Amino acid sequence: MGKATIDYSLYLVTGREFLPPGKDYYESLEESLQGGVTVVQVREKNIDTGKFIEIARRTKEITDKYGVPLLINDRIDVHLAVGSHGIHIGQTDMPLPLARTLLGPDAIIGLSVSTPSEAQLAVQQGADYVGIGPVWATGSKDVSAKVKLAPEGVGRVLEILAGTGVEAVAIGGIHLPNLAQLLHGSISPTSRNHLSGIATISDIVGSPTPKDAAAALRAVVDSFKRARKSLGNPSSVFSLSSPEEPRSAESLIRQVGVLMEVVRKHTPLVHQITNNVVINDSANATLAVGASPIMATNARDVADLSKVIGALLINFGTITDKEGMLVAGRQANVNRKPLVFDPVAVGATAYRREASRELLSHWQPTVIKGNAAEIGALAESNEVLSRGVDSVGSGFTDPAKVVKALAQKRAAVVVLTGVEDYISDGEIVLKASNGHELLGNITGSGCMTGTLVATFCAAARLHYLASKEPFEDLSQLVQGDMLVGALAGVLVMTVAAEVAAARGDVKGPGTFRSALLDELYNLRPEVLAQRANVTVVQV
Ligand SMILES: Cc1ncc(COP(=O)(O)OP(=O)(O)O)c(N)n1
Ligand SMILES: Cc1ncsc1CCOP(=O)(O)O
Repeated sequence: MGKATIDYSLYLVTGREFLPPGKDYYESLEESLQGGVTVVQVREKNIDTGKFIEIARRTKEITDKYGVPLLINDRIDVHLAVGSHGIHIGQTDMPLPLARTLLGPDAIIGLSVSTPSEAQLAVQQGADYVGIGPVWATGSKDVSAKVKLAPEGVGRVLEILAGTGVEAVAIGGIHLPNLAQLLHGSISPTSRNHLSGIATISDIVGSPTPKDAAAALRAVVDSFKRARKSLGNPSSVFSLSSPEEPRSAESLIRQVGVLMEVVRKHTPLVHQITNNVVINDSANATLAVGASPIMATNARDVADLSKVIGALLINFGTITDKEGMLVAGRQANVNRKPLVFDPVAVGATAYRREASRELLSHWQPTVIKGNAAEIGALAESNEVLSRGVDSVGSGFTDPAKVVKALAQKRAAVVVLTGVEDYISDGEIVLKASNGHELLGNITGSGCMTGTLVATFCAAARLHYLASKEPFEDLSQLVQGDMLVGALAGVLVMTVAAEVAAARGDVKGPGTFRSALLDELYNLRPEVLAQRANVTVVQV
C-alpha cells in the first residue's frame, strides 16, 4: 500500500486509565478525532494480547472513518494483526533495524529519543519520526529517573534532525498553557528546525470534552506551523511580528521615540517581581517614564494580575518568591504578555543556576537582560566570571557573537549591559554606546534598566495592537517588535544618565541618583534621538 504520509501536528497517544470517570474510550477517541487529532497511537501497557488486538481493531475502525493513521505502541504482532500503519518503539524495545527488517520499508516506525546522540542513531537507522521527551514531568508515565528536556533540550535534538527528513513530535507534560512556550522555545538554535507536532495523553484523554481539548491544541500548532511556513526560515523568533521598517540604526531610534510617546499616552501597568534592594528605585523609574509599576510577588496574586498588565519583569536578585515567579511567568506566556528576565548573579551560586534552569523550563522569556557574567553563565561561556552581582575582567572578546548566539539558543531578545550595551534578537545585533560611569556607582542601575526594558516592551505590544490588525498567530508568545522595546529601555536609561551626569548640581552618586530620576521624567524623544549612539554590528 506504500508508506502513509502522516501529519504529526496533533498526535494522540491513548491511555484508557486516564479517562474521566464514566467516559467511554471509543467515544472519547471519536470526539478527539472530531477535534482535530491527526495521528493516533494505541498504547496499552498491562493487557492480554487478545484484548490489545481487540482494542486496536476497534480503534482502527474509528481512525479509518476519519482518515487518520494508526500506530501501535511497542507491539509488532498487534500491528500486523490489525493492519495499522506502523509502530512506535522506545530505546529499550525491539531494536529499530530489526523492526524494519520484520516490517519492511512501508511501515511507519517511530522511535523515542531524549538526546542528540539517540536522534543521530534514529536517523541512521531509518526512523520515520521521533518522539522527543519527556519535555516536562507528567503523571501519565513514571519519568522520575529521566532528565526533563524542557523546550531548550528539545531544540538540541531538533538541531540534529534538521534536513534529514525525519519528523519530530515532543511528548511529556504538554498542555495548552505551555504549548506556545514549547513550540517557540524548541526552535533549534542554528538550523531553525521546528517540531512537526506534539504528542499527548492526558490533555486530551483526561478531558471530559476531548473534542474541545483537541481543537484548542490543534489551533495553536496549526497557527505556529503556518507562521513558520509563511516566513520561510527566519532566524529571529520575533520576525513573526514583521518589523515595521528596515532595521537601520536611524529607523530603530525613531521607533524608540514612538514607544516613549506610547508609554506616556497609555501608562502601561508593569508588573515587577524584583529584588529587595531596588524595589523603590525601580517603581520610581517606571513612574518617571510615564508607566505604572505594580510590585506583587505572591503566587496567589500574580495569576489574576497577568490579564491586566502590559508586561512582566522577573528579576531574581534576592529570589524570595520563586513560586510567584513560576506562576507569573507562565501566566504571562498564556496571556501573551512580554516577559523580561533579569537573572541577577546567575553564575554566582549553584542555587541560582538551578533556579534559573527551573524558571526557564517553566516559561519562555521575551527578553533576557544581564551583565557579562550573567549572560556568560546562561551562554555557558566561562570567558567572564562573576563576583557577587558584578562581572569581573574585561568582558567578552566578541560580545556581539555571544548575544546573537544566546538569542538564537533561547529564542529571546538578549540584552548585554556594560560600558557598551549589546542587543540581539538572533538576527541582528545592535551596539548602544550611551551612559555614564556614575551608573556604576549607584546600586540597582542594571535592575532599573530591566524595569525600563519591560516598560517599553509593554509599549511595543500596545503600539502593535493599536496600529494593525492583530495577527492571528495563536502560538505567538508576544506581538510587537520586542527588539525595539529592549533598545528603548536601554537608550532611555543610558541617555537620561548622560543628561543627569552633565548637570551642574550633580556632585556624586547621591545627587546623580535623584537627577537620574528627574531626567527619566524629562527625557523627550528629540533629545534621545540627538544623543543616541547606536550601530548595527555585523556578526
Ligand atoms: C510519540 C511517542 N513518543 C514517545 C513515546 C514513549 O515511548 P517509549 O519510550 O517506548 O515508552 P512507552 O510509551 O512504551 O512507555 C511514545 N509512546 N510515543
Ligand atoms: C508515553 C510518554 N513518554 C514520555 S512522556 C509520556 C507520557 C505523556 O503523557 P502526557 O501527555 O499525559 O504528559
